[in-house]
Amino acid sequence: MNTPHPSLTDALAQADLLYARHELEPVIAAMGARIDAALGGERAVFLTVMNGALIFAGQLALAIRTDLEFDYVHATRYRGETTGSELHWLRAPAVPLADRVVLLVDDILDEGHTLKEVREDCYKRGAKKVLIASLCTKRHDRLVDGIASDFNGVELPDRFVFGYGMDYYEQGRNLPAIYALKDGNGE
Ligand SMILES: O=P(O)(O)OC[C@H]1O[C@H](OP(=O)(O)OP(=O)(O)O)[C@H](O)[C@@H]1O
Ligand SMILES: Nc1nc2[nH]cnc2c(=O)[nH]1
Repeated sequence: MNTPHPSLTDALAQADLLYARHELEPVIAAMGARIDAALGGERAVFLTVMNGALIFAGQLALAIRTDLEFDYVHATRYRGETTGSELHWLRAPAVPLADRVVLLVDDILDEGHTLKEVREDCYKRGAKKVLIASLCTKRHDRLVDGIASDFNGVELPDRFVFGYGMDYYEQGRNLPAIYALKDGNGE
């Protein structure tokens, strides 16, 4: 039997709204223009890190004018919890990455383990360049060495966030805003 989830309604009642959809959309549109400039016309592999990046990836792809080849990976470190552990790979890239520019697209750069490992995997598959686009980055000093976003939307406080693709115990991914639990909740 499934363990009951903590209530999303209770979480929302105790959370702060950080960014609404109308504030995120122009940020994503501007990121698309910066990515076009960086690609310089090269057709990149647009590699979405499922599940959290789903909503951001759809909006970002529509903001990029350069043609893209879509693929996705499914890698999860949090597995519906509020703290991360080791990365579990559920789906590797299917498109051959040898000699390709890869644009890795994820919702959040938190401690950086996920994007670091996925980027390493892309290089092992022969990618010539891997660029990282994240909707948000958390401000703290726990970021692993050697990882940063090339394109980032917004910076967030060091609190557990959900909405806009990000889950609260696998709930709330389709909320059209980013919310943060109050300090001390969800730990
Ligand atoms: O920088 P890190 O500390 O590694 O955390 C960031 C990762 O955590 C989330 O994924 P999660 O493992 O929750 O899976 P999900 O995408 O299915 O929500 C998010 O989508 C990032 O991929
Ligand atoms: N939903 C969610 N996923 C994450 N993955 C890494 N950090 C977070 C976070 O604060 N919220």
